Parts: sequence; C-alpha cells; structure tokens
Amino acid sequence: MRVFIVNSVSGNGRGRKIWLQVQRLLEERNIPYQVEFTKGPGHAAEIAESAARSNVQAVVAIGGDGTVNEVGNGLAGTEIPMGYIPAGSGNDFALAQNIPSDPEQALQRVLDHQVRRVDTAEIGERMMIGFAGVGFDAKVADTVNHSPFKRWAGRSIYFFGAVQVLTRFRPASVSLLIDGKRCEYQGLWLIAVTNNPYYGGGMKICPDAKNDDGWLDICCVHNLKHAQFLKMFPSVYKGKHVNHPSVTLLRGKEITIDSEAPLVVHADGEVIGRTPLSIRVRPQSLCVL
Ligand SMILES: Nc1ncnc2c1ncn2[C@@H]1O[C@H](COP(=O)(O)OP(=O)(O)OP(=O)(O)O)[C@@H](O)[C@H]1O
Repeated sequence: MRVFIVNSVSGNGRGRKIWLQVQRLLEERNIPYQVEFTKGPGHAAEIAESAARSNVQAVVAIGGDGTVNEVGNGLAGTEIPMGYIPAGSGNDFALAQNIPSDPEQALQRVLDHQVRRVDTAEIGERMMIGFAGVGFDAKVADTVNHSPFKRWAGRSIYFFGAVQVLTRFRPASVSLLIDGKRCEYQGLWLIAVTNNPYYGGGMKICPDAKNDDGWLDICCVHNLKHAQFLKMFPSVYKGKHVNHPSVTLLRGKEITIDSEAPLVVHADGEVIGRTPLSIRVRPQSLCVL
C-alpha cells in the first residue's frame, strides 16, 4: 500500500487539484492507496512517521518543499521510500531529483518504484532534506511564506521576495566552524548549506552539490555593498555567482554557525529558528523514488 500525504494549500491550492488528478489515475488503474490531508505545520511529519511504523510500500508527498521537508523528517532513517508529486511554488527538490512537474509522469515515477538513497542533514532537532540557509535567504523565505502574493506568483515570488528584503537587510558578523576549521566573516549576507544545487525556486546556489556524496556544500556571500549584491543576484540562476570574489564555496560534514546577533534559519524554505545552529550530514539516510 502507498500512502499519499497531500498538502491541499500548497501552491495556492494546486496540492488539492493535483491530488484529484492523481486519485483519478489511481482509480482508473485499480491501484490501492491511502490518502491523508495535512491540517497544518508538522502534521505531514506525524503522518509519515506513523506510516513508516506500519511498514507501507511508499509514502508520497504532494505539496511543495515544506511538505518534502516534513515527510522526509518522518521517513529519514527508515527503509520506507518517499515519492514526490510537486505541487508547491518553488519545487526545488523536484528540480534536483529530475522529478517531472507533470503529475501523471511524476506518479508514474512513483509506481516504477526505483529506490535511491539521498543524504539529509540534522539541524538541531530537525532535518533538512535539500537545503538550509542563514541570513538573507532565510529572511526571503520568511517574507515569501507570509506574502499574500505567494498564492499566485509561483516561482517568481522568490525573486520578488529577495528584492523586497534587500532594501532593509543589514549584513552580519558570523563565525563558521566546518569540521573543526574556523572561518570568520564580517559583512556576511548569507550562508547556504545544501545537498542539492537548487533552492529559492531554481537558484543554482551550490552548482556542484550532489545529494548522495556524504558532503554538505556551503555557499557564503560576504563583503558586498547592496548595489553589488543586487548586480550579482541574477547570476545565481545560472550558477555564475560562484566566480564573484565575494562568494566562497566550501564543503563539510559538520558545520556550526554562530553570529553576533541571532540570524533567521530556514530548512527547505521553512523558518525553523535562529542562530547559533549546528548541521550534521546524515549520508544516504533517506530513500526516495
Ligand atoms: N492544511 C494546512 N493549512 C495551512 N498550512 C498548512 C496545511 N498543511 C500544511 N501546511 C503548511 O503549509 C506550508 C507550506 O507548504 P509547502 O512548502 O509544501 O507549499 P508551498 O509553500 O506552496 O511550496 P514551496 O515551499 O515549494 O514554495 C508548510 O509550512 C506546511 O506545514
């Protein structure tokens, strides 16, 4: 039996519409299923955890990256694979995994049941599946998630969110410990820690990140004036920002981030707290379809 976890409100109600399409396909093909609809933050993780205990064939998330994060949190460390049918605004996990945006094709991939293992990472009590960040990008995630325009703007909302945050943002002093090696940054804009190349609705923040190599890829952006940041910003969509002298790419397995003033932290686009924080890779801990 496959359990579908549907976030009906993801992608401005796309979650609900896509589920109805998937349900019709399952019924046409006489494929047994269970479905659960999320009621609010944290619920998808609870459902996934309880499904994993009953040893189901797969748990399939229908929603955005926030839903992937929660379902992944519920399944990491088990042998139950996570399927994914994208229905959010960003869908960066789908992009990184080459999961089709067409629901019928994404469902077919679930039914094909080719299991592969991907890395996740522990952040305090929680896990990130694809990406996490501190500073500017976390502020953007927070702004976007509270924006009334998220309902209809789709992927471009992250671009507009970034422009909105930019005017008020003040870079910070941050200390980073990567596998015992310390780096200090004055005027830090952001630190992205990723398993996947993409975040923020298709920004190629860590172009070489691979989600099964046991490493976390890190991108630090520092020492830039606001106008310079704005000028560099569009280049992230093609991963060309990495050539800029204010961009430092690093890699590690265990990372601690501390800052003078607490900075907002996000995991897979959902704000989960503030610095200080520690992130530790959990190699190949999540089975995905
Ligand atoms: N019934 C519900 N009502 C309100 N919020 C919900 C409900 N179910 C889940 N949520 C919350 O919705 C939030 C957003 O979900 P998700 O990230 O999947 O969609 P999205 O924001 O549209 O997509 P993306 O992150 O790809 O931009 C998550 O924080 C999740 O916990």
